[in-house]
Amino acid sequence: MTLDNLEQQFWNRIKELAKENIKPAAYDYFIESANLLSIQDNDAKVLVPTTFHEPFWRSQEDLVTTAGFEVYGDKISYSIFAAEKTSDEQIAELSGSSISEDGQEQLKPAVTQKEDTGIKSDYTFENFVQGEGNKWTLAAAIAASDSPGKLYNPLFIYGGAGLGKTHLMHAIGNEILEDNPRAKVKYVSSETFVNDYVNATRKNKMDEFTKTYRSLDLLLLDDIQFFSGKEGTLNEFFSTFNALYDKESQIVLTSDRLPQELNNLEERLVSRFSWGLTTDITPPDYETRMAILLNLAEKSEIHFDDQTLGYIAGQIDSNIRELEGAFNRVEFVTKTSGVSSANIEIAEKALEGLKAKSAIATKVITTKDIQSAVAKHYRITRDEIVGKKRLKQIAFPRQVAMYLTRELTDSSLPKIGADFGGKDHTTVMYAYDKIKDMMKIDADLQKDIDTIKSNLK
Ligand SMILES: Nc1ncnc2c1ncn2[C@@H]1O[C@H](COP(=O)(O)OP(=O)(O)OP(=O)(O)O)[C@@H](O)[C@H]1O
Repeated sequence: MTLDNLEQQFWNRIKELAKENIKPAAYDYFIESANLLSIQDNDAKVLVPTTFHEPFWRSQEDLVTTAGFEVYGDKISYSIFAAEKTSDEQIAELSGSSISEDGQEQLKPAVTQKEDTGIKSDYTFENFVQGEGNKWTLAAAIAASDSPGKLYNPLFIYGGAGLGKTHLMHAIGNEILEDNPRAKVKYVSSETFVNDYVNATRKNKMDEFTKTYRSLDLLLLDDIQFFSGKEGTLNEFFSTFNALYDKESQIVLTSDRLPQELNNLEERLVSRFSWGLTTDITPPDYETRMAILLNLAEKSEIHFDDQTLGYIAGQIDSNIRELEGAFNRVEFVTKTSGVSSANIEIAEKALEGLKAKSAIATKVITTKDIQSAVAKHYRITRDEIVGKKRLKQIAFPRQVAMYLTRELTDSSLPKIGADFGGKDHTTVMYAYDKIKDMMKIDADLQKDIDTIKSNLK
């Protein structure tokens, strides 16, 4: 029974939602005992132990629908199977696997490999739109994936937020894995690298850490500006870098600035970065933005004419993530208006909040400002936001505030956790992902967040 990345996310989300909404005893009995076998044709196959568990699961449509929209952006139905009445062959079939003659389960191909690597299979060179601002970096990325470790090592990509650095890293990983599925590939954010290192030292597992990182054929390390000032991690990274470089493993690094501008990064490391190629991505021109929007429109159920796409492209000019967000927002508002074609009026309405957003981009906003603004909006106190109460009317605004802090400040996840009364960084990451995903399908939440942002002016 092997789930792919999205299936796993979907199932984790169901469990999280269930934990929030169902009493602990019922959760343990009904939810923990169930398994997701697979999702086929938008239908989730859920395996429960006995027929007694079935009625409970039948009443959980809301959980499944919410998780479906959050993770897949689509309606996911579900079918329930009681293990006591389902044969091993049926279970294998429902898992998308088959049982071979020797009785071994044959797993779905490929997916597990990518899971360990951290590589997202939907970020490829094929769906990366080439434009003036990224063409050299795209060329370098393709060359690095074609001759890993040989041509541009390390490849150092820098540029502003949301311009496709991470996308290109995954594309390199996908390409290398396609050529050699056994290649040892790892994509990590620098935050994860730091956390892995800290955990390894804490739990006396440095051997494992070293073995994992130094045996790689391809290391993709994202957002290394996060390393600044972290001495222990930097030393370890220095050794990892040297070990990989010496055995001609490809190293790809990204940052929001040039290596020389990375404060507190030792000279010996910065000079190593320049052994390979340093290349930048600059904001997309109008044609590139239109091409990206046209690709998105092609996949949408909603019809977008060129004028509407042109309008969206005119609103967002410096961040492709925001451009995609604007598109999703217009698509969502069109759908909820009950029409099948987007138009400029709808787009204007959907993107109203963006003006407020760009106005605050120039002002320095502190975590405290955000906590106060969110508290005011939801009519609770700032102390409650940074406190420990788990009541929904407090926990949800807290998650909104964590999301905004990650969006609007430079604070790292652990720092945000600390500023929210000593929460773990995983709690912050969870809150951020949750709110980000909810915003794609919840117009009211989008509105609330836009209002809070404009109050931060
Ligand atoms: N040229 C492009 N063609 C298609 N999609 C793109 C392109 N550039 C960026 N994107 C999309 O924009 C979104 C943001 O890109 P990505 O996460 O790679 O940015 P980033 O530069 O790593 O940002 P950050 O520094 O904030 O992490 C992704 O969904 C990515 O697929």
